[in-house]
Amino acid sequence: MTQISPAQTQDPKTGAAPGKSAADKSADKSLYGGKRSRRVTVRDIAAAKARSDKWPMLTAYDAMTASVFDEAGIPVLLVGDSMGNCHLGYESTVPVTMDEMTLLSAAVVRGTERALVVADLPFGAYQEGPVQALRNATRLVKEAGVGAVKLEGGERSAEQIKLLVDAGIPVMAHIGLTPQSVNAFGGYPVQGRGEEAAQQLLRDAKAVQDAGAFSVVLEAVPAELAAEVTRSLHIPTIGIGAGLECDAQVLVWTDMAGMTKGRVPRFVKQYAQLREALGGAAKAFAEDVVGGTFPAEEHTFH
Ligand SMILES: Nc1nc(=O)c2c([nH]1)NC[C@@H]1CN(c3ccc(C(=O)N[C@@H](CCC(=O)O)C(=O)O)cc3)CN21
Ligand SMILES: CC(C)C(=O)C(=O)O
Ligand SMILES: [Mg+2]
Repeated sequence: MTQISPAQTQDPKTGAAPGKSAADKSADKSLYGGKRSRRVTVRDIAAAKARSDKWPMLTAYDAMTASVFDEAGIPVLLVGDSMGNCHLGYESTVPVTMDEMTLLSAAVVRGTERALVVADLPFGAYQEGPVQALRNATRLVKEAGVGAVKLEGGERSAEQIKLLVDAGIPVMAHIGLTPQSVNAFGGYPVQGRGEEAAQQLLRDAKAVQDAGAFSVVLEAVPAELAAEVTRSLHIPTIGIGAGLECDAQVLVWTDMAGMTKGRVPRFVKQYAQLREALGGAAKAFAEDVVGGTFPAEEHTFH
């Protein structure tokens, strides 16, 4: 894979990110927009929180798309179990298997040079307990080559997180709306509303930090509560539907790029309309074939 130099997005003389003064040498260390010749590590993530730097994360499910985001400088890519509904045609994330996660995670690692690749542990791969969690996380590290794993749950998953971290596997936690519990939630409702639910979310956040998680996803929680969690933790919070004050933001790539079929959650901003663009390309090709204008002379061998 060709390494695209980040120089295009930087001042060529100083190497500083655009909009920042040449004196701001910390730009070199930024997770996004800085110089980077090696893969992002969990130490870089910790340093970003210390500098109050904000950073972006996207999902990826294949090598081709992952290489686009890697070249765009996205520092952390999540092989989300959202592959279930976004990539594999399931109704939800619940049916996703370890075999599917391992295959697609390996592809994302192969497609990237600089991003930290994090893989979700799918539903059923860690609920039995810490030993099962370690067996499956180890598989993702050894067979797919990911740098970290993510699992859902706060206090309820703390023992799993501890064992993985003790074994040397960095863990990203995920609290608030945990989509693998869709059947228990009866949908995807906002979490942490009301005093009792807010206190539980704060306990969950502390529990995953104490267990050794290097970061925590906050999904679908009120912005004020997410801000309080962000202030009270020394590990970065990664928001999705959790307001502006999280340390990082994540979106499902197909939502962000306008590729998802049907409606997307309210917290999504669409930065492109890829579904329309790709469908248009397919239709234009079909029209040319049916109308006899493709292949033209320049596409033809003699
Ligand atoms: N394409 C996609 N995007 C995601 O963000 C995503 C997935 N898939 N699959 C796994 C989970 C499921 N997620 C979801 C799915 C739906 C809503 C949703 O529709 N929420 C309602 C709010 C409901 C309420 O207020 O109670 C919304 O209007 O956004 C939220 C998160 C987030 N994750
Ligand atoms: C939405 C993110 C956090 C996720 O868990 C996924 O894509 O599976
Ligand atoms: Mg997930």
